[in-house]
Amino acid sequence: MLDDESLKVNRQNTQNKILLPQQKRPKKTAANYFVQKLDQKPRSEKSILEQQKNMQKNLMDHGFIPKKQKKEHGPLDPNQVKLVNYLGKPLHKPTFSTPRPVKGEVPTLDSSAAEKVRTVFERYNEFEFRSLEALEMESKPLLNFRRHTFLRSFDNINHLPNPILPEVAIIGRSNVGKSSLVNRLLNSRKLVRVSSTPGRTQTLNYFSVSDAFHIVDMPGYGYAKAPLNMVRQWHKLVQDYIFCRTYPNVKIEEFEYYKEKPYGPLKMVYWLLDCRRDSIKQTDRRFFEFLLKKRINFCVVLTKMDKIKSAETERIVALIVNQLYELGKKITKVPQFDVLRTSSLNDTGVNVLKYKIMSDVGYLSLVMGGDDEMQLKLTPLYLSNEDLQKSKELAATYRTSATKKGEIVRTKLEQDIRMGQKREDLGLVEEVEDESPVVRKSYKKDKKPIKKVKQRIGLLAQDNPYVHRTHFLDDKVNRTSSQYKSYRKVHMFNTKKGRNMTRKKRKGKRK
Ligand SMILES: Nc1nc2c(ncn2[C@@H]2O[C@H](COP(=O)(O)OP(=O)(O)OP(=O)(O)O)[C@@H](O)[C@H]2O)c(=O)[nH]1
Ligand SMILES: [Mg+2]
Repeated sequence: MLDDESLKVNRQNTQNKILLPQQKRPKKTAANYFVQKLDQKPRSEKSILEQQKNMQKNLMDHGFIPKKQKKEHGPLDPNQVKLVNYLGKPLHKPTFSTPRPVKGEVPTLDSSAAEKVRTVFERYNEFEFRSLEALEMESKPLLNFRRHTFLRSFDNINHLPNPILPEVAIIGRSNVGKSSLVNRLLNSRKLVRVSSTPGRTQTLNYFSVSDAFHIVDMPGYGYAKAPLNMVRQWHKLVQDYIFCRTYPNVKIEEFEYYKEKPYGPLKMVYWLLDCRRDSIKQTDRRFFEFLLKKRINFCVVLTKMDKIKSAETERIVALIVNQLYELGKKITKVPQFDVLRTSSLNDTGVNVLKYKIMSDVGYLSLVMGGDDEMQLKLTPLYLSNEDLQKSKELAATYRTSATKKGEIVRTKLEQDIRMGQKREDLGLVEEVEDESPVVRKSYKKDKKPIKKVKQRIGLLAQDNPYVHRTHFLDDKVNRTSSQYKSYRKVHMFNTKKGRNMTRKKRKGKRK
């Protein structure tokens, strides 16, 4: 039994125990939490990785995450390597070891390109020189343009395919006939969409031809029936594409100090011009300057030649060449470019363009030569150096002779070259005695209604969200009558006259 006293002592002890200075629990603050974490042993990286893997496995097994397939960028085909070696210089450091992710298939080759050329060229050795007409009649060019596939369309430069094969691009104002020309080149009618509304093509469309090279159809610049932002995006896309594919690894800002020749996969830009235009538009001028300043290989292709009378062709071509030459002189001393004429309705000039493409891409060397007669010289690539040099000299003579030709014409029509002044204003149409006037009847018809409402259209275009001009189009622009009709609807609601007109129309209908 315990005494009362002893009980008291016990109680006191227990009370003392309680009163003893205890180890206080740390308060729940953020600082304390981290101090605790620091005291703990750090988890090893392995265990963390294992845990993550297990988590992913579980998720994949239960179908929360789609199972990934490993992408393998295997080594190149031996044929592809051969081609790259064969083409040599122009392909600059194709990135084989660490390729960019390729969307779309990389074409494979059936046989090496060199052998192909050799076997086919046995037929061509007999005639070295041939006129343009003879080439027109030639039914079988070296490469089979019918053997083509649509690779992909791109709206971003970063996703473009690896520079394994050489490329060729087709560019021009919208509605100039780029897509129809690609269709004719590839011998198909409905491969590429064609329409009369400008701004149909909106992406870079890659086609591989004969597994030997790519043709790229591009959106046009200038007027287009699309929102302004989109048109600007296309414009940037086109310019960036052309620059980065001729000089990969060179920044635009540093280009001034860069003196070497183009080395990228883009071998040639075919710049299309509508041959019916007797003066070159400002957008065309800017693009021309861009091509010259960046030292890009380009070739002028006049389209829709079927719309001109055959008697007028020579004069109109000379006119355009003259204007371009004068423009180019301001930027480089001797501007050099070849001029081809095509029509995708008649197929005139399409065959010659095929040969030009083949030569630009590197399958044969082709020279436009001769003083008066335009001739083409076909030379296979394995010719001796002497012959190649001869052909180069020929090319030089052609270029100078072409400019001389232009100068002869210029003496007749001196004032014509001045930019910004129209032929009619200068009275140049009367000066030409022998030939019929340049401005044809059909062209006049298109112009008539525009002259009356030119200014109104300019104002209306600013308000209409669906009709825009690119930032280049600050100058006055002639529009066709069909374009005018679309503006007219807006015009009806914006003016008193217009409203009255619509009322009268409605009344008439009611009666
Ligand atoms: N008469 C004639 N008309 C042509 C020729 N080439 C194209 N066209 C017409 O011109 C219009 C425009 O052709 P597209 O090939 O769509 O022009 P585009 O340059 O691709 O135009 P965008 O894709 O909008 O930039 C179509 O109505 C064609 O029928 C040609 O050689 N002769
Ligand atoms: Mg197009």
